[in-house]
Amino acid sequence: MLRIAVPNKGSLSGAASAMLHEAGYRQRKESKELVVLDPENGVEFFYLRPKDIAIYVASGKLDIGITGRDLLLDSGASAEEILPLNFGRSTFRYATKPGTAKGPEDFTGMTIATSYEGIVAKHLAEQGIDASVVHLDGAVETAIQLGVAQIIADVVETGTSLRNAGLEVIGEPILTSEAVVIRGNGADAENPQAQQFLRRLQGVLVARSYVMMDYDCRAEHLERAVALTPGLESPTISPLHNEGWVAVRAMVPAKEAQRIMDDLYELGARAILTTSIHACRL
Ligand SMILES: Nc1ncnc2c1ncn2[C@@H]1O[C@H](COP(=O)(O)OP(=O)(O)OP(=O)(O)O)[C@@H](O)[C@H]1O
Ligand SMILES: O=P(O)(O)OC[C@H]1O[C@H](OP(=O)(O)OP(=O)(O)O)[C@H](O)[C@@H]1O
Ligand SMILES: [Mg+2]
Repeated sequence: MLRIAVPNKGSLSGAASAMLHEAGYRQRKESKELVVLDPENGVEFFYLRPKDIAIYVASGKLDIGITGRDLLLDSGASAEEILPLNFGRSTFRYATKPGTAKGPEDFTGMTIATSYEGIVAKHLAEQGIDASVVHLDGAVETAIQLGVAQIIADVVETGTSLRNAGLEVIGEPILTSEAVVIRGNGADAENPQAQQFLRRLQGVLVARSYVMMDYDCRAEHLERAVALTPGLESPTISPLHNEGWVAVRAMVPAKEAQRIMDDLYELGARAILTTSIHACRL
């Protein structure tokens, strides 16, 4: 039985469960459930605080976890990222009141409030900056207004929280984060159950970001058409009853589908269709 940690609350929780559901796994029906067994798929899900997930996975008690890259790095746990999941994107940044500091080089002697002490302490040490770090559980923006710190280091998604607090980001982003699948450093990378789980999630990622495109084109335009739709391996080409015409089928990135359809039409292709992909194994 594969044992998997899933965020039980917060920004990553809903999207992680939705992705697992899309991959065909049973998920909890209400937020108070802490463990869900999915015997048909040979998997047991443990719903845990996102900050704790790397620690459980590093201990080897759980095989795999879904958490944020920033949370993994902050924990310092011996676990590694094995698959980025393309949701829960954020940056981790310093911010302050305008005029306080231009960047980390000005932080010497100041106090930095954060919920991510591990990341901040490491970053300051790397830059050789002698500043104090105070740990707060949340709402760190208010620490500046109340004089507990001069600088904060926090997750920035839209930037609304900073704007509302009258703060501005300073320096380069410390890191960029998204939800990731993690595995303990000591875990067996060849574990077939874990590999099947990863293939399912990769299938969801592909199904979300690609569409299937079909079109007809004249044989003499085929090479130029195929250059627009190279597919993942290579497109399927079938003869049409009408001599001199072929049908082409290829996967294309969903974001580029409309532009590709315009370009194919210009080239003389017709009956250009896209259909969504529900599931996939590459
Ligand atoms: N707007 C956001 N606020 C906080 N975390 C975010 C946001 N967008 C993405 N994330 C990511 O979610 C993870 C943090 O989730 P976590 O559940 O610990 O905090 P949270 O969403 O702020 O929830 P809460 O503070 O209510 O417990 C990190 O990986 C972070 O990068
Ligand atoms: O850039 P934004 O889109 O505004 O998102 C980032 C903010 O959201 C989170 O706070 P949350 O609402 O989780 O409250 P918390 O500080 O209590 O964790 C995070 O700590 C930032 O404050
Ligand atoms: Mg929060």
